[in-house]
Amino acid sequence: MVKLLKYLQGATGYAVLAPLMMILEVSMDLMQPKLMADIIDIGIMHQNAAYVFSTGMKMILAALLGLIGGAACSVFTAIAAMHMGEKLRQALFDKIQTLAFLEIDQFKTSSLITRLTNDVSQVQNMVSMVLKTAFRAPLLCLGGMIMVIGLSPRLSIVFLVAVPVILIAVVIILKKSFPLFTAVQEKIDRMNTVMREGILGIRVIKAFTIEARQAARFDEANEHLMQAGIKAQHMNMILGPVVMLVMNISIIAVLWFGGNMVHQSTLPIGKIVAFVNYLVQIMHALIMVVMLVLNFSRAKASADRVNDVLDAAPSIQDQDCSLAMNGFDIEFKNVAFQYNEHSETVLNDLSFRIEEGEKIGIIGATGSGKSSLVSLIPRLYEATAGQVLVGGLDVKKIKLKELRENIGVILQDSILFSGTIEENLKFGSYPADWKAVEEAARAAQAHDFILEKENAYQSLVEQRGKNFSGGQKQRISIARTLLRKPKILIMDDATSALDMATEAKLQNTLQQRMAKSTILMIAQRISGVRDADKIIVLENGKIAAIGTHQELLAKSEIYRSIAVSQLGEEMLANG
Ligand SMILES: Nc1ncnc2c1ncn2[C@@H]1O[C@H](COP(=O)(O)OP(=O)(O)OP(=O)(O)O)[C@@H](O)[C@H]1O
Repeated sequence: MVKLLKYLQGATGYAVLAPLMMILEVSMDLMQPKLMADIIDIGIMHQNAAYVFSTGMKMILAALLGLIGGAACSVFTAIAAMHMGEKLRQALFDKIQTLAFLEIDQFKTSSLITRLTNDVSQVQNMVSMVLKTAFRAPLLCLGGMIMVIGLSPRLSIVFLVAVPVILIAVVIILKKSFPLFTAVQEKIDRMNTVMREGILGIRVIKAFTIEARQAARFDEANEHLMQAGIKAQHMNMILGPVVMLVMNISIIAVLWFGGNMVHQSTLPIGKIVAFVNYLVQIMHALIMVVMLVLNFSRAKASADRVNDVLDAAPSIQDQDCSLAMNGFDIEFKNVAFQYNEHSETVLNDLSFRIEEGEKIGIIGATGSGKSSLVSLIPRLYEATAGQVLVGGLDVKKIKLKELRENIGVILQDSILFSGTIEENLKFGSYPADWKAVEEAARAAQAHDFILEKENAYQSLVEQRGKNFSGGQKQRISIARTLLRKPKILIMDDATSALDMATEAKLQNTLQQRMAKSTILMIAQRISGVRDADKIIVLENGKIAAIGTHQELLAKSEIYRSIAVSQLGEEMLANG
């Protein structure tokens, strides 16, 4: 929690003013029982109406000042807490942007969303509570104690028993509640995962008519969250009655012993009334401390989860000796790769070379490691063993920004962002001039279909581009990458949703526009790679063969069988 306080920066003035205003409120609250005692013992006992009136006015003034202090404290607290929430969310979001795919895989997207929203809110609520009560409660306790000792040191012995009992209960409950609150946050993660899948995958769910099964899955996650929440709240439920019980026993003790003292005329009656008032104030302050502690326990669970992300060192980042790029040929030297220590080896001892400007096709069965292989070039993931070199330099030594700026990657999933088509095209090349945008769209075979849309380039793209067909999304993604004029272009099955004629046109324009660029094209269809200078055939994470289309037909059994299954013996024979 303490580590997160730095996000109060910019609102520290409010964070300081809030407790000061609280001190004003507490001082006024503490004056009330004493004034009340004076009214009883001096005003009423001696039938002095003027004294009752003037002290009553003092009580009203004290109440008004207390009200002003309390209201100002609430306003300043809200400003400080909101400010902190905003800064913390921003810092967390910025941090997530720096994480490598590996950390994103480890944290899981839905958990990152919970951390950005719910966990930040918990921390924000805690700060708000601390500013409002962390000073109020101890001040009330301390001030109350001083006042009661002043009233009657003998009666104050009651507190020697009551306070330790409450403190012991707080410590026990705190120890038990912390793991329960961590469990609640984990259940929220789980519910978010199911909710995201249920909402993002709604089309598949409806097509398979499995709404009921999905609803049951959500119900289960929701139920688990509720159970965890109730379990954690049980602690709250126990603590309140414990404090109330101790308070009521204490009041009885005060009335019992105090009554005797009044009887023996060693204590005026007004002081007993004031004593009970202070006792109630002190017990309420203790309940406040207890609530604070319980909330702290919950907020600590959230703060730890937020700190986990903020402290995560991105596994992929620039090194001090990062170098400028030197060329755009690519070499893999005995590269092996696995996603994490628990996963299987996905790529095994890969060695090959691609000259600058060459067009390379990559083909292989699904799951053979094609996407994994290309993801190592822009360092989306890091090779577990061996070296990936670009321009003769190990990619680990090249400035990350420069490396990625020169490599255009079109991933299998075409992700578009909400906004206009033009904004999507300019996404990675802002600001780009209009001519360049149109040229890229033409090259990607997207210009014509964009013009057919009602507002052409200004047509709105909905969330994740759901108002576009798969092929249209792919072409916008391709245009977006072409606009950046990358020196190395990686297309991961990026034309899979295009018809053969459009794919052929795209291949032609790519040949012309990207003549000098190194291109790696992953394809499921032979038609997508047959004109490549070299084709790499992958099998179970290993290179099965490398060569041109004709060479592979002659020497690679796997390649030939893929070609035959797609093109047929006859077409192959006719070239
Ligand atoms: N993020 C990940 N974490 C762990 N394992 C992964 C991850 N992504 C892929 N894998 C595993 O790595 C292996 C290779 O996957 P990869 O996506 O590279 O294959 P591919 O040849 O591109 O397949 P496809 O043609 O179906 O896209 C698969 O066994 C897959 O289960």
